[in-house]
Amino acid sequence: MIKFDNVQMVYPNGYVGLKDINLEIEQGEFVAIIGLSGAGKSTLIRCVNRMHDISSGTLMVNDTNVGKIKGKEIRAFRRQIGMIFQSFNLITRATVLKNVMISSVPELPWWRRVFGIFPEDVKVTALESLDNVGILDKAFVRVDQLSGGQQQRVALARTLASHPEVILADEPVAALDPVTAKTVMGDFKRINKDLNISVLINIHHVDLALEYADRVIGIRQGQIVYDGPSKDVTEDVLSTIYDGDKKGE
Ligand SMILES: Nc1ncnc2c1ncn2[C@@H]1O[C@H](COP(=O)(O)OP(=O)(O)OP(=O)(O)O)[C@@H](O)[C@H]1O
Repeated sequence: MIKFDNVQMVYPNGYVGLKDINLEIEQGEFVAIIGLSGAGKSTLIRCVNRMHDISSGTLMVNDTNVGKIKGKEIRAFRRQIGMIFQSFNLITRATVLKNVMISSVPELPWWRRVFGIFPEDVKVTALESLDNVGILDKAFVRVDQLSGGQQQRVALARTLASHPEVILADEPVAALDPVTAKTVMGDFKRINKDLNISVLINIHHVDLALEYADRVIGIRQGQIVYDGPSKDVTEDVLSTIYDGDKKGE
């Protein structure tokens, strides 16, 4: 479970990124976070894996008090949490398989990673992860020869290989065409349901959020202004999330 208790996040320059966040996400939920550009969507998900430090309140991920962990504990904690970015963050000159294997075993000696010598079980896990997202046939292809959608699937497979309990995705389909975006959202959904991995996605496409996520969290100026089932997101809810700033002008 992910639990925010009165969380505030203030950037070093004094800008308040998150205010009074209270939130509980059960294991296995598929949650889309929507809101205007600059509302605080990235800030929220980046607090979950401690890419950002919270300033006050408590943030728990299962038994981990995220604000309290330090150094090595943070690195160990992050391994339970997959992170997917809009830009894929892959090594484009390496093969798909090598990309998945390298990041799934950060504790392996450096020379194994440099020379690409991986234990058999690591290879099997990587191949299974590629199979899970439907790109097993691309295992030996260099990443720079793949389409954007295929690269995002490699990023997803790389995350799966470390058996995360939670996947955070920051605008994972923003760089993809509408058809490919749906395919990738479908991958997230399948992984969420089949493997019971919690998925938190920041997304600008409201239609995709409503189609694929079970729950929607709407953020405006660092605060939650809607939290409920996707099916209950009405025009009124959307105007609270997206037009609220205009009303105050
Ligand atoms: N390092 C920083 N220092 C100060 N303010 C920041 C910093 N990073 C982000 N912000 C501010 O925090 C607010 C929330 O940013 P965040 O990136 O979370 O928004 P977002 O909803 O994800 O936007 P987008 O959809 O454009 O990615 C913005 O107003 C942004 O300018």
